Amino acid sequence: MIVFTNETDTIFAVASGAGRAALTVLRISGPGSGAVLEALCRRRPEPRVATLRVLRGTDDAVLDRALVLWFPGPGSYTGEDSAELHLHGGRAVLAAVADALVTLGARPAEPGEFTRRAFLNGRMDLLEAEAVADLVEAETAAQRTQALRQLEGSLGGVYRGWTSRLTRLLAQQEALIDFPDEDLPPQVEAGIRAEIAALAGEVGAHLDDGRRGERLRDGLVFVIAGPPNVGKSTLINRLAERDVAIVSPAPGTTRDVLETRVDLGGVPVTLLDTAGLRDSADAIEAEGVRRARARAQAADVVVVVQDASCPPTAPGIDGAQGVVIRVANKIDLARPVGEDVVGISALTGEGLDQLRQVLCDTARQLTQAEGPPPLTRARHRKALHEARSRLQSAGEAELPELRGEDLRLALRSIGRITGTVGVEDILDSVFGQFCIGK
Ligand SMILES: Nc1nc2c(ncn2[C@@H]2O[C@H](COP(=O)(O)OP(=O)(O)OP(=O)(O)O)[C@@H](O)[C@H]2O)c(=O)[nH]1
Ligand SMILES: [K+]
Ligand SMILES: [Mg+2]
Repeated sequence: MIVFTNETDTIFAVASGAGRAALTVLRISGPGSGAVLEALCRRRPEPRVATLRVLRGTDDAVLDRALVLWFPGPGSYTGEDSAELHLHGGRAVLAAVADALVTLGARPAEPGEFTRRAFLNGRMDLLEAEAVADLVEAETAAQRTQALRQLEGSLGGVYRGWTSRLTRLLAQQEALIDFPDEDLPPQVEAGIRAEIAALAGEVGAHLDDGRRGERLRDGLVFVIAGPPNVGKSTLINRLAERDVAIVSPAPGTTRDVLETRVDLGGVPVTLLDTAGLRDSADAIEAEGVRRARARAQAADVVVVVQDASCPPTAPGIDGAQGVVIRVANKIDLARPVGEDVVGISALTGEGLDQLRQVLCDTARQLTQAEGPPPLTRARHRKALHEARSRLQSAGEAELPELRGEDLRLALRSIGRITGTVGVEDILDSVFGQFCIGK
């Protein structure tokens, strides 16, 4: 019994966690939402008032007693008529209600389809839509803070500012082209060039952020590296507060790279334990050492561990891209030497608080959750690089027409970030990463 057919489907999905639970929130959105609600509850509740209703199938059988919310568009999350059913969280209830919805003409939503409709209906820009996904994915306080700031429009505000300045510039540039022989004061041309240079500088500074926004969103990688038997595995077990790695007095115990997730100062960090760095005739150990070196070189932070009771050896991690933190372990056997070394005993726990503090401070410095809003995705970075190079070429252009074209393309690149222009081709990839029901 289809109660409605229209060009835009009415969709539904579980918006809360699936599986047995006290409650399951089922979300509905689309032009048929009102009709579906009337078919299920016999009467549409007052808008935005949580109302207890008996839900009935098309055969009049009772499906559930649920709290129902009706959100008439456009003042809803998706910008279209939508509803929420707060059901008893059992599989049988959910299956019965889902069957009823399909019979009534609704269909299961695609991943991210609710937020995609919110974007297409102008309820949020593409950055805010991405922030919704980041908020759902956030594992730590700093990630949540960054996602909320982006959801509140802080990052979008930066790009909207540039967009309006570029739009003004383009208008001035067009005037130069349309009225060439007007004796426009020479400072108009100079003013345009100065503003182009200022915008290029601001975009460059925004790009030159050490990838702090992306790093916070993706999480940092800290690698524990150093010669065999210095206590690397004992240290990761201490920091992870669980037995991640095997500890033994035999050098060459750890072969594979072992990973664990820790929260350092609100920043999600993947902490790696690695094989002791040495030349080895044992092919398996040698492969472990190769992997250790490769991960250490690519890491955001390398914790180089030495044994305070032995003369330090060169760890052989040349070309490490990240921050290096030097640790002298086993200070229960000998006092550490050297200024910039953190002395600890992973066995007794001495010095561990100080090391944790150093690690947290480093993680926060690399992600700087405060400060101006950072870009947070590779697609932002790509579009900004395009915009900056267009601005630079506009600044060098002699012909007003060429300068105008470069400014137009710079405007387009920035518009792609907030989603105001030319984003049809990326919507699937942006919203495909969302979970169902979002
Ligand atoms: N006295 C003392 N012994 C320690 C300390 N930390 C680790 N050890 C001991 O040193 C030995 C090696 O510890 P591991 O954690 O396996 O060292 P590792 O660097 O992971 O060794 P490989 O995986 O073989 O490279 C074990 O017997 C540990 O108990 C420490 O702070 N003080
Ligand atoms: K060992
Ligand atoms: Mg080990």
